[in-house]
Amino acid sequence: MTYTGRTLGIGLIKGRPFAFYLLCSRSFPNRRAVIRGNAAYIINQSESNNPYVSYPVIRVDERYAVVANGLHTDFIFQALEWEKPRKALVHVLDSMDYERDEHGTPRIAGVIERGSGRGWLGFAGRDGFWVRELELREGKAFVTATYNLDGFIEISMGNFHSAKELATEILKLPLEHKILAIGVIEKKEGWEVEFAP
Ligand SMILES: NC(=O)c1ncn([C@@H]2O[C@H](COP(=O)(O)O)[C@@H](O)[C@H]2O)c1NC=O
Repeated sequence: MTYTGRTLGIGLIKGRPFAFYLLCSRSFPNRRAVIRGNAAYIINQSESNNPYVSYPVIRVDERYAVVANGLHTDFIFQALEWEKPRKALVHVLDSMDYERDEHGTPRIAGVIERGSGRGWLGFAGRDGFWVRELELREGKAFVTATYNLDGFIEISMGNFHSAKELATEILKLPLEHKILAIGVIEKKEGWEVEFAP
């Protein structure tokens, strides 16, 4: 099995855009997810002064859903008030850059849009930087991660009907040190956001 660290994806199911976040962690396994209003947060529950392990992980509004592995979630979400997703990802990921920890952990992010088959992924690492606008494909997800995944890959998704089922399915991926997953899926109005387990 591979250790990908923080892992996220965007895709399409029955014509509805979805996104997910899979928290894998060797060093900080004692974490939980909290959903509050239009946001989801990762909360580290052990004593630490590492600045990267508690953060807003998802933000949604009537148009966009943003998923990311750090504080940049909020900055990308705010930039979407005046910029298109590609520019928002470029500007925020470029200015915040990779994390100044012992691994130079990359910042990764995804954006999906209600009523759209387009999605966006971004990556700011010590040795590379990219942002991609993607045509989402039915029943598939484009996935990127902090470690051991070159660029992004496309995976096939099983059938799921809700954000909870999506999160539960993501937890079955054959990856190391899985802690929790969060799913976001378009609903009639707005977005559904749920985590598992
Ligand atoms: N977002 C996160 O949940 C997160 N968890 C851990 N990190 C960073 O990555 C380093 C390595 O963590 P790990 O061994 O759990 O993969 C940590 O020291 C921390 O600086 C994170 N930063 C980015 O992914």
